[in-house]
Amino acid sequence: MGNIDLDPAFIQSTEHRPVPKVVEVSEIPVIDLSGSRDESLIISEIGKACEEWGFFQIVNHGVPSELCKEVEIEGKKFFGLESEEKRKVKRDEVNAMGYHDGEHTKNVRDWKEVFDYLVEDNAQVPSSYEPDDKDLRTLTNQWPQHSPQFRKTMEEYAREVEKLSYKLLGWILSSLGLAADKFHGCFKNQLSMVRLNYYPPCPFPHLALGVGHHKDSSALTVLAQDEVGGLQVKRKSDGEWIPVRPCPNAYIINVGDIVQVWSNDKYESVEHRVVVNTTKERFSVPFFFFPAHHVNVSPAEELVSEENPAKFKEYNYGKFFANRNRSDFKKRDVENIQIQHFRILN
Ligand SMILES: O=C(O)CCC(=O)C(=O)O
Ligand SMILES: [Fe+2]
Repeated sequence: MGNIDLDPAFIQSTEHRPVPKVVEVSEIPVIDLSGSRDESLIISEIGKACEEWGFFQIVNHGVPSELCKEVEIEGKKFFGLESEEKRKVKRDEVNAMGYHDGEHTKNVRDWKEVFDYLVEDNAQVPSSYEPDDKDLRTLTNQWPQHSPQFRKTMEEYAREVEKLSYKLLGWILSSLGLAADKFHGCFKNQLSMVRLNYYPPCPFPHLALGVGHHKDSSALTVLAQDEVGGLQVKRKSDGEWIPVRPCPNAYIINVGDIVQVWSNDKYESVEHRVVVNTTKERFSVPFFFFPAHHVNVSPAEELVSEENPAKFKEYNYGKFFANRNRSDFKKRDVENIQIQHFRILN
């Protein structure tokens, strides 16, 4: 990365290039989770934010700020290692965990490096995306050897953010009138993972993106970002790209595809992307709350009726995951799998 000529694999099609534009300022809601606040108020604020934006920020979330800082320090130290050292934990088509610098979103290469690890090591996933192939394989974490602190910090962080995710999911489900623990069991043997994202400065921010426009396939995502900024959310009301302002010690939460399906379309998994800049590197840490591979996702029966029929057919999460991973390593000629492909046209 950083060559004078830009590898065409990074170039976004004209319609997806970021254009500087003045849009009316509006911001995703910030919700205070302090224990002293009335829980029903928190639930109604979350419900409103999920409906209007599909995104919100949270403060006073309970994850220790020193731990978040340590993740940033250890993460940046890792990305600062020689390329040869990072490649020792390189992810490949067999093991999807570890370091990667060639990720594609919607078949265009992203201007970033990543390190992925599972919250529950040795998770099982389908060996292939083919519906009839019942074989499973095991995904295993790979840990760099440069510092024992790296693994310790990352494992501790995953446990904290997982706890927070269960709480958030419970509140989201309560806001839909569902039991808070309705889908708790789906996360036993979960495929949840933490991703460390490193976006180097980019000489071509008008042509390339840190992450191309996409929706997360998770139930929800809990994202930490540093002070640089770059995340943009597609505003539901008019489709404009709105920057998400960095807010100290806050998390950005977004509704993922699975909550969209469970909610029978009441809450939407909203498109977002990351723009890069010519001078500053950026670091961000999403936690993707993914269920176990055997979970079949369909609208909650309580939200389906004759007047409001199911908007999606059931799909298997493991096969969806396996299918998505096909496009991580190479440019494919077809669009990768989306929940839209399971939509029932009423
Ligand atoms: O870096 C960010 O702010 C967001 C990254 C993201 O959307 C993703 O990894 O799915
Ligand atoms: Fe995302």
